[in-house]
Amino acid sequence: MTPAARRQAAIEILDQILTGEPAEKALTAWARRSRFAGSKDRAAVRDHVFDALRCLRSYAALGGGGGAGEISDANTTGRQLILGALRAEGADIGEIFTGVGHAPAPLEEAEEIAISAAPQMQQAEALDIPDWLWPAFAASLGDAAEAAARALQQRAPVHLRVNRRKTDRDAAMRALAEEGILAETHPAADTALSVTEGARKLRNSSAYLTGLVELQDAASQAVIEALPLADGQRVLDYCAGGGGKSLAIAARAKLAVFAHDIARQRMKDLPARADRAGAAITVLAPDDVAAKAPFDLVLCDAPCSGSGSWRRAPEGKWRLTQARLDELCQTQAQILHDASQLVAPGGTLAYATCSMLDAENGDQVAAFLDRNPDWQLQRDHGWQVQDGTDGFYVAVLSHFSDG
Ligand SMILES: C[S@@+](CC[C@H](N)C(=O)[O-])C[C@H]1O[C@@H](n2cnc3c(N)ncnc32)[C@H](O)[C@@H]1O
Repeated sequence: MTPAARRQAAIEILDQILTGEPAEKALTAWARRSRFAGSKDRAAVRDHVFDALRCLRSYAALGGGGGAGEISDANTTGRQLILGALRAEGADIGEIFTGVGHAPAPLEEAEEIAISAAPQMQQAEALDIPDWLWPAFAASLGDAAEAAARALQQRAPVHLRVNRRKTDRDAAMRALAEEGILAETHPAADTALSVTEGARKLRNSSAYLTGLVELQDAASQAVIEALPLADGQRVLDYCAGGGGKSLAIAARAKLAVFAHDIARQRMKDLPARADRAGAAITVLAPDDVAAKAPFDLVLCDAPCSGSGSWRRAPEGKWRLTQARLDELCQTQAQILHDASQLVAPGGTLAYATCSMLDAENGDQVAAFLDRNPDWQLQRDHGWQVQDGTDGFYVAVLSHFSDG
């Protein structure tokens, strides 16, 4: 495919996403009906689509449209988004919008006029945050709000966790380098690597397939480093999902690790991942978790807005609403309550989110502590996107025990 044809494919896929289709579904459907597209074409089209989703508002404005920051804004088109992207890149629009072959059609006069001047953007629009969210985002991040929003406009780095059960950081870096994947250490966690070259080769590399490394953001790893884990403990990953945190926990010490999730099917790949990592993890059905309690430590990696990982999943930024955020906060409070019942007297409850919003982090923990005077905060910490990781939060709470 020519560069222009890739942009046209991105326009068509974005138009579908703007009607409400999930991005992954729209991309998969396009790949199926476009057998002529090679792997480099597919990767380039995907990058165009995700770049536009990260910068939906500012690219729409640059492309002659604009809205309040809703993904299904009827005024926004894929064509505007790609026009906006080209303007943001400083690329020559006339070279892409030629109408030749599979290229986008040449600009119409109205489009020429719409993009002839620099748009006047409000702060939230220029920073690609929905209007309704900007006050809470700005209040949560304070002086760092603009830098964080700008970081969310960029692609996410590729981070790896070195599996200490099988190797160490230097040996893992050498093994990756032999397969053309270059990585450097990341300061956020002792196990973290940041891939600088060859990321697309990773999933087929033997370093990955033999469990020397796992794909995991450095802040996600740092959350696990913050937990007071010691040999012999029984540990429950209460919101295990795909099991990324369970695996990182299992690599930290000689533990009995249990994984639980309300949606059991989310853990379906965990046994195979654990095998590859050389870890033993017991997957519990929701009905069995109480019978296995108490646990020395329970981690709740709670469902959240995902605001810290909107670089990877940018649709989330536009699909979130105040009502959905309120609902998530209620779920988080319920999870904290339910999980606290599973902790042994004197044990530890850890609460984590991949969010940077106070409502889901410090406020949530403060409300739990207010309701539960037998718990105290040991430490909490937040990571922010502008510092080179996903945005994350962890609070480690300990239970007072009379015994
Ligand atoms: C942020 S994800 C977990 C990601 C996972 N820990 C990882 O590292 O890959 C949150 C998970 O919480 C689960 N969940 C939602 N409500 C829950 C509840 N009430 N009890 C337990 N799990 C719940 C969701 O199904 C989802 O898999």
